[in-house]
Amino acid sequence: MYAIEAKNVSKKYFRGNHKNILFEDMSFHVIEGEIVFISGENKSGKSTLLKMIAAMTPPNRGKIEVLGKDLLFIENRSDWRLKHIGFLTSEDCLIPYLTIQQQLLMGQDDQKSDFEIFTEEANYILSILGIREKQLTQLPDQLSKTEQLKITLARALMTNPRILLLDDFTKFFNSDDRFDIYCTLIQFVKKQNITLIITGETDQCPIADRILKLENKNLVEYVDNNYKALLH
Ligand SMILES: Nc1ncnc2c1ncn2[C@@H]1O[C@H](COP(=O)(O)OP(=O)(O)OP(=O)(O)O)[C@@H](O)[C@H]1O
Repeated sequence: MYAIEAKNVSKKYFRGNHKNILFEDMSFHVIEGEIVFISGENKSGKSTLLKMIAAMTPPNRGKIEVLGKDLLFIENRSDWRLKHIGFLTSEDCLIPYLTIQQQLLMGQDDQKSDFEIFTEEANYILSILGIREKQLTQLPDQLSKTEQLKITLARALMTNPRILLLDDFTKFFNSDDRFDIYCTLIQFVKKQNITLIITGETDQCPIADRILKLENKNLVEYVDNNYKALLH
C-alpha cells in the first residue's frame, strides 16, 4: 500500500502581486515503511511539501492521499495528525520546566496500570537515542541542542506515528551525531514499519531506500552512481 500518493499537485504562494510557484503538476508516491530522503536547494519547497503531506497546507491543484485517505476529506486535521503523523523540524519544542522523562510521559496518568509500561518504553527509546539514565531527571536547558532534539524525536516515537516527517531535523548535528541518529532511526522505523521522510540540503542520506530531489518545481529520482557504489 502507498503511505503517500500525490497526483498532479501544484502549489503556489501569493505575496501581493508576486506569485511564487513551488510545484507544478507533481506526482509521486511513497510505499508504506519506506525511507525516503528529499533533497533540494534552499527555498525549493521542502518544508512546504512536508506540510502538504501533514495536511497543514493544501495544494492549489491536484490530490494528495495519505494512508489511503484524500486529505481534502479529513474532518479533524489536528486529531488526524496527532494520531498518524510525527512532524519534526530542527527546532526543539520541549517544555522548559519538565524533566526529560516527564516530557515523554506528559499526559499519562501515573495512577493507571499501564503507566509503568509507558515509563519503560520512554526509557527504552531514550536509551537507544543515547540519552543516559542520569539525564532523565534533568531539565532541557541542561542538555545540548542535539540532545534536546533527540528528546523531541523520542517524544514523537512514543506516539507510534505511521508516518514520520523530519524537516531538516539534523541541521545542527555534527556528522558523527547525524550518522548515529540515522542508525538508530533505521532500526526503529523498519521494526515498526514507520514510513520516514527526511528532508535536507545535501544529496546523501545513508539509510534512505530512495532519494528524491526537488528540481524545476517537481520531484525527480536522484541517482548518484558513486553514492550507489558506496551502498553496495
Ligand atoms: N505561508 C507562506 N506564505 C508565503 N510564502 C511562503 C509560505 N511558506 C513558504 N513560503 C515561501 O515558499 C518558498 C519555499 O519555502 P519552504 O520553506 O517550503 O522551502 P525549503 O526548501 O524548506 O526552504 P529552506 O531550505 O530554507 O528550509 C520560500 O520562498 C518561502 O518564502
